[in-house]
Amino acid sequence: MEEAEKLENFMEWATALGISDSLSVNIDEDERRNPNKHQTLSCLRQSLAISYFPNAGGRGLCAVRDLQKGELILRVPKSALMTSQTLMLNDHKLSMSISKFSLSSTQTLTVALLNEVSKGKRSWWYPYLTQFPSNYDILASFDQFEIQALQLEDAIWAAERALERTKMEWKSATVVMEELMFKPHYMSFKAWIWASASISSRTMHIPWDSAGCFCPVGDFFNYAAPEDEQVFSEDLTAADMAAKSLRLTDGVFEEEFAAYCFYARTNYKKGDQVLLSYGTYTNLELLEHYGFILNNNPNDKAYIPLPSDLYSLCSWPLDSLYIHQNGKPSFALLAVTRLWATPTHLQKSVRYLAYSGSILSNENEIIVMEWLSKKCSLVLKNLSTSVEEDRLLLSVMDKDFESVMEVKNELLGLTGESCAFLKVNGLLEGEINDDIALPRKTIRSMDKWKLAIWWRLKYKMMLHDCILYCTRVINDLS
Ligand SMILES: C[S@@+](CC[C@H](N)C(=O)[O-])C[C@H]1O[C@@H](n2cnc3c(N)ncnc32)[C@H](O)[C@@H]1O
Repeated sequence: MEEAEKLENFMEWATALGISDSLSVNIDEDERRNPNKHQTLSCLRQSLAISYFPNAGGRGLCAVRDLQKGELILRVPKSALMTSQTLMLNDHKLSMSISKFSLSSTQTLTVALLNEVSKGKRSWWYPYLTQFPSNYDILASFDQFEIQALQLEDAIWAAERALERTKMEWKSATVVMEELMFKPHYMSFKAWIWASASISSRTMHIPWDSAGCFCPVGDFFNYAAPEDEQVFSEDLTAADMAAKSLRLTDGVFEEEFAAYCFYARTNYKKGDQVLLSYGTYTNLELLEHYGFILNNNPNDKAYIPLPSDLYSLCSWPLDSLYIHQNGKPSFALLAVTRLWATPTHLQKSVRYLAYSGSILSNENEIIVMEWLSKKCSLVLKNLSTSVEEDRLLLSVMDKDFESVMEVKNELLGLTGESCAFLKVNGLLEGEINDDIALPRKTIRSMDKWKLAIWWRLKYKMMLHDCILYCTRVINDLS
């Protein structure tokens, strides 16, 4: 079946379930009761339409008219949400097997999803399942080469931990999958990564299951980072504030409507992509849970190694010591470094000033800026590629390679890392025919390598901007 046909079937299925972007409850009710009368009505087109945004998430939803901030734009009835509970309800064998073992809620949903997918066209959810991506780029799907390409110790550690955790969850769930007599394909670690990545990147929060729910059509919204909004006013009562904060949440399950409801997070013009805030994430967290990063992420952070005696002066959580996306040191990092740079016998007398965020003296500020700047330079110097090399690699990989030969011509001799990529992907072996198209596996690996380079480049740029910031402050104070 062609992709367009699968999408059409899915939209018909979603319409029949009462998923709707129409503000009028009456039309929905009428349509549900007399489906033949409104055969041409689709669940979308009153507020939203499916569209493609090549540089902002691929498939997503666009506004078909001007939308006002706070407006209800999509409702997905509870009966259309795919959860562990709904998957087990019509599958006695699944629910019996799950009940015999103690799996976490996420493992349960992972097994239930794989079990459902294995039914193919026999599954009631089939039209929806055809809309899931066939692969993901979350950190747990990175192989050793792709993990090492992240270069920074913290990021490598996060990727290895994600892979290890996913492996452990898979291993401890195999007994249930054996009991369910899964075919080897659905029992494999690859299938498990696919299902857990689907859960990590596509489920929405529900109060009754910590694994969340799959929300058809609602999961077509791409991500925008949340901005700090002052939504509360002193004149509002607590009840007003609760109601307002609920309504201003982009997507929330509302008991009152027995539906997942989505609200416009801002004003949109007709044709704009309508975005959802899945939460506040750094780029590394986005990569870990969703398999993408943002070029301009206001919530991104760069951590640098700090001396242990500096950590011991910090009265805030240690993860508050970072460099902002724009290169500015965080409030806590500045405050603690100012105190740390003060002679020990004077620290007590200036602690109050330092913790309130004040400059202690011009001399102290210059010492702090010089130290921070040197620290950033040292981190950059010790990484195996420079900003320029990363930029060059990304620009080379932006090309559409048609054959193995083309990739070899571009990457061989470019950097040590690019040669290693060719080697680990078996492109340097004698038997490989240079004229063949790039194997799918290599394309997938290149996509993840690209993400890793992009991530580390963004990290390096934050340190680079921090050096510029420090230099500016030093010049101003000298
Ligand atoms: C809930 S889905 C959104 C819909 C998805 N594009 C689709 O076609 O099904 C989340 C996934 O969309 C992609 N995505 C969402 N927002 C993005 C963004 N701003 N930039 C790049 N990719 C994004 C990521 O692959 C993410 O894991």
